[in-house]
Amino acid sequence: MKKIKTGIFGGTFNPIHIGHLALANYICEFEELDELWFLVTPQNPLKESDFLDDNIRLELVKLAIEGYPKFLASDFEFHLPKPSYSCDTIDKLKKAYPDREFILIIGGDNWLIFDKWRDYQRIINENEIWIYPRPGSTIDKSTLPPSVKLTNVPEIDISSTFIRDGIKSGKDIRYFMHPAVYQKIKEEGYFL
Ligand SMILES: Nc1ncnc2c1ncn2[C@@H]1O[C@H](COP(=O)(O)OP(=O)(O)OP(=O)(O)O)[C@@H](O)[C@H]1O
Ligand SMILES: O=C(O)c1ccc[n+]([C@@H]2O[C@H](COP(=O)([O-])O)[C@@H](O)[C@H]2O)c1
Repeated sequence: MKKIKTGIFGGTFNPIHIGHLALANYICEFEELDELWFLVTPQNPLKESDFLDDNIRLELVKLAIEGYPKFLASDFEFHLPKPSYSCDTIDKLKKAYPDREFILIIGGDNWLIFDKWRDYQRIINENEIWIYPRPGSTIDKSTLPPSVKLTNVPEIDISSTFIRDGIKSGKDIRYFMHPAVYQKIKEEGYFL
């Protein structure tokens, strides 16, 4: 039986913004995926931990993706040891969902430091990886291994850092987020 082609888009999502949503939407519609899962990462092994609570970040992702049938918000990594090593996550996902084929979706910024990821060579050998360009992170297509594909996602120069800084300094940056995410952030006073 044909496996369900499922993109794994792992991220800290502190918070999710329209850059994440637009690229995920593009990949689903133009790169042939059945589903894309936003896997909220409790602790990126290479990032300082000063994030909103895991469940709040997950809740914001759920608000942002509501109604689009190809997206799912996942807490799969909440139940794994921290920090969250993607090699372990993918192994466990494959065991838990044998009816699915998983494709790792990562940003150009992460691809450029991929050799810092645990077991990165094994991830490359055992999985398909799709990367997408990110402003400031130029990818040379000719250097990519056969399992790694560069997608044509349009570049949108927004980051969660920009969102956090904007909110903190009192800017009304509502159009950089899904309206429900912005409303929740304002109601709860996140990032102030
Ligand atoms: N505007 C964007 N365009 C393309 N990729 C993005 C964009 N923003 C984030 N990503 C990618 O999405 C993944 C998850 O992003 P992450 O949660 O780290 O957001 P971020 O905006 O990079 O956050 P921060 O500014 O806090 O580092 C990463 O692989 C990152 O490269
Ligand atoms: O496995 C690793 O060594 C590793 C190192 C850095 C980042 N990652 C993963 O990369 C994804 C993107 O992280 P982030 O913080 O850039 O959104 C997220 O799922 C992280 O757990 C994984």
